[in-house]
Amino acid sequence: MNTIIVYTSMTGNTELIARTLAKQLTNFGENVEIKDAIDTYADELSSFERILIGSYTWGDGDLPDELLDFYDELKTTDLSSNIGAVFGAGDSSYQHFARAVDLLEDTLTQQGCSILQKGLKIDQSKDLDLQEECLAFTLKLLKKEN
Ligand SMILES: Cc1cc2nc3c(=O)[nH]c(=O)nc-3n(C[C@H](O)[C@H](O)[C@H](O)COP(=O)(O)O)c2cc1C
Repeated sequence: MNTIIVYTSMTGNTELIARTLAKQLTNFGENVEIKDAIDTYADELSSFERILIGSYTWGDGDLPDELLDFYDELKTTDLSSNIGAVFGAGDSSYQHFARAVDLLEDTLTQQGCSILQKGLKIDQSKDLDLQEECLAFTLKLLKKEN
């Protein structure tokens, strides 16, 4: 199945999640294209069956400014032929932990995308094993979990 991973990342944490997911999916034989949201038009998504969108959370539970063009396009894109999921880095010391993940998930749902699983939120304030967190997410995407 063809997958596109579109992410936005300021300090590299969400990019690392994106790259880890891409590597894991590729290791399972999936075709994966990975792109920064700033270089992506939402109408590119229609050529991919599976879409994964990643963003960190900014401000007071907000989407980052550099995602807004892509996000606006997303809100007018028909995603009823797509399956997908969302991921992102955040910090649970903020009131709205990784809220960008929820905002994006809601938008994908509104645009008709079938959400494969609950979004992956990586908490920067915790000492998590990124590979493990991502692998659990990847296995669920591929329906390989036990
Ligand atoms: C000004 C500012 C506001 C932030 N607001 C939030 C927030 O509301 N919720 C949250 O979970 N994290 C928030 N964060 C934390 C970032 O989302 C976190 O550091 C994340 O790992 C950055 O991801 P990136 O490395 O992909 O850019 C904020 C960080 C900064 C500097």
